[in-house]
Amino acid sequence: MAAAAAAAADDDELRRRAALREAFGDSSDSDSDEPVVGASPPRSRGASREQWRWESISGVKGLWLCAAFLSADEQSRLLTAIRREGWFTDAHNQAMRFGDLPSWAVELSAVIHEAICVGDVNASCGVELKNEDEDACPLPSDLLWRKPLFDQLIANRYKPGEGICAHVDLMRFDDGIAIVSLESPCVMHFSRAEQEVVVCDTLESGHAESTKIPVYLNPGSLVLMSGDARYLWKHEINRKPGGQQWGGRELEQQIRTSITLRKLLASPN
Ligand SMILES: O=C(O)CCC(=O)C(=O)O
Ligand SMILES: [Fe+2]
Repeated sequence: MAAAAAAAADDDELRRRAALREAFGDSSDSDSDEPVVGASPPRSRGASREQWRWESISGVKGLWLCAAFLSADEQSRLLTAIRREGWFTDAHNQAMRFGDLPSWAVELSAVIHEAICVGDVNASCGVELKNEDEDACPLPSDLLWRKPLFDQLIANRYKPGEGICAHVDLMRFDDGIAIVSLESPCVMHFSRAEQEVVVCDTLESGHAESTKIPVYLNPGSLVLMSGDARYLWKHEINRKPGGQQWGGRELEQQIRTSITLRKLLASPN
């Protein structure tokens, strides 16, 4: 019995390593036939690991960005693995998987876990964070160590002009959501979920433009949302003309692919 369990564990490990080689292998040769749009020059895997830096987004508690999460080569490999799934056609721009995720997504989850554990934390909110402070970690430890970390994925493929309207992710998903961005960069906006309407103390009452916090998602970046960021803030990507301003100019749009990873809550029955 113990030997069988050990053999199964070995099998799992072999499968994990094969997936690792396929999706994020050490080779600097990419087998992708298309370059990654807007990506920085390829770096070795080791180099990217040293450059994992987490930035907390000022004003949105629980929102973290790791801008250089995947190297250009890793992005290329990930896109190849996604394309091999054959999910996207002209008519289909979204795919969802529950439970057993494809091996590349299991490996992506493992790399996210590693990046959270070993990455440098760099608070941008001007507050000196102490390492023992839960707020100093991109994901609270109860979420970081749950098993599996993620068991649901959505792959989205957006054409220029396409985005996603403001929403809070469904409550059937647990706290702790990850978004990996590929290809075209974009700006994701965060706005408070409550108080849509503010009645002004003037003759004309009406809608007040609520604060929107823009976050630049370059290809290869990883966003983590937990706590307030997951439950109290909506996120959106407005790729309509004028919606993608960054650094005083409008971003040029290409196809954008994203992978969102979440954990389903246990069903009540
Ligand atoms: O495509 C993205 O970056 C976000 C996707 C998203 O928010 C969702 O699927 O709930
Ligand atoms: Fe979402």
